[in-house]
Amino acid sequence: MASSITENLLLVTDSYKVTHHLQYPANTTAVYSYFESRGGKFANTVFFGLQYIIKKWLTGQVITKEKIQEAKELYKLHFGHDYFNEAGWNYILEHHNGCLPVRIRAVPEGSVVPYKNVLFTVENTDPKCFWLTNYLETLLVQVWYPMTVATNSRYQKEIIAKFLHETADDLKSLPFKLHDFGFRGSTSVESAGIGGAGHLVNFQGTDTIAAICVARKYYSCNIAGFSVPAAEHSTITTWGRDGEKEAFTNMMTHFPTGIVSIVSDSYDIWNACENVWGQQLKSLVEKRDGTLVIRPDSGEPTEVVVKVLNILDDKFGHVKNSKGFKQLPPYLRIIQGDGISYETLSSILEAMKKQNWSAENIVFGSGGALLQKLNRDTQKCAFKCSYALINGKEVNVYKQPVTDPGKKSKKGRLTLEYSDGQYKTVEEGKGDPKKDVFVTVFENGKLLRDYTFDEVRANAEIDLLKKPS
Ligand SMILES: O=C1OCCC/C1=C\Nc1ccccc1
Repeated sequence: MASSITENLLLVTDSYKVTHHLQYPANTTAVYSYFESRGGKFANTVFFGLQYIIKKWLTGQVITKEKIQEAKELYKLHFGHDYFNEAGWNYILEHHNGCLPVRIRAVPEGSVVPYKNVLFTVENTDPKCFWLTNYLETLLVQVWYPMTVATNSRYQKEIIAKFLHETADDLKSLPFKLHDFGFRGSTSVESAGIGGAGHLVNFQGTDTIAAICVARKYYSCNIAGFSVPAAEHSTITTWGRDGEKEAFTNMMTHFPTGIVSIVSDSYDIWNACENVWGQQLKSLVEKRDGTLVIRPDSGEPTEVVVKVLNILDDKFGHVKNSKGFKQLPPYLRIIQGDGISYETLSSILEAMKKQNWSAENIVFGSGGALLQKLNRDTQKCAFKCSYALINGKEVNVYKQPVTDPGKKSKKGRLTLEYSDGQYKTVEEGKGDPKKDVFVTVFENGKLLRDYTFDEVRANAEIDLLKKPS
């Protein structure tokens, strides 16, 4: 029977872990491990996505006779030898009704935690299942992805908030200022959904429908993101090189109200803004009951954005907002969806500001940089054992490679304390349970805390009143 990795938890691990039950000291009865970001690109990490993994893979009777048999057969072929812990898995089937005898404690989803703090811990709840804790590492460490997308996205929210603070009347438009264009650039539909949901922790604009589905199915969110009618090159270029005006007119006719985005760089963005939008269709634009969003999609973003704004200004004029910055008429905005990343956002907004343009005038779209240009090393996410019970004796476990002090791991049972606005990880079981912010989210097959997307968003909210740095 073909391996059904899609739902057999016994197959969702690294091969070497299949042999680890034989490698712990005799009479090991507890293995306790933790997950952290050791730091990297961003000083703070938005913790997000563990609930997806727990709900999808760990809750309920995940172990069955058939899955044990399938794994046994596959691993016999894979190793050419019988290393598989059949007895161990049968024990779980018989004594725990196929539910995982494991406890997972974690910081609330959406929490923003400085690196080098413990983010969640995993331990076995049945002394016979000491080997299970780290069997789950492979799957649980994949939380690095939604977490890192949510983090990268939040740092971009802070940049945009800063420029809105400096150049716009208010920050009301912030939730829609960075739109997810990343579905096609993701490695799979599943990862687009997971990463796209990570972006939606911070924003409400997305074209990644898979993300809407993940938020709905795993975070009780009926509709986590929104979009509007928009053109792509094919719906413009199929009208022919000489048909761009007709294509634009068709868009305005089929979408006469609300926001509509029209990509305008198929041939010549300058001509499109100057002569088509700025002259031939000028009154159509001015009279329309809604907002036309012009989308350049090529050229050096800082130059193109400013040049487009200046051409549109020349044709449609501008007003000065309460901060003294220029703002296009309410029926006209632009969206820049090419070359947008954490690294390029500031330079574009800075170039606009230098020419006295408010950040109000622009929305950004980001694809590959938002959902794909990250890896587990971006935030140096790691899972390590820090405590064990061996022959009834508590052992604080750690690694401290002479070849990389940065890889030193924490010792003993850990608590994450929060006081005076600061997180602090206390090691060796010396924490104050009253200050511990961890929540037991999973135990013995049951999800004990089900975060809603609204709760996650509230936990991750940026400090809107923070003076721009
Ligand atoms: O222009 C737009 O205005 C706002 C709505 C979305 C949109 C474009 N979407 C898109 C998606 C995937 C790749 C490229 C663009």
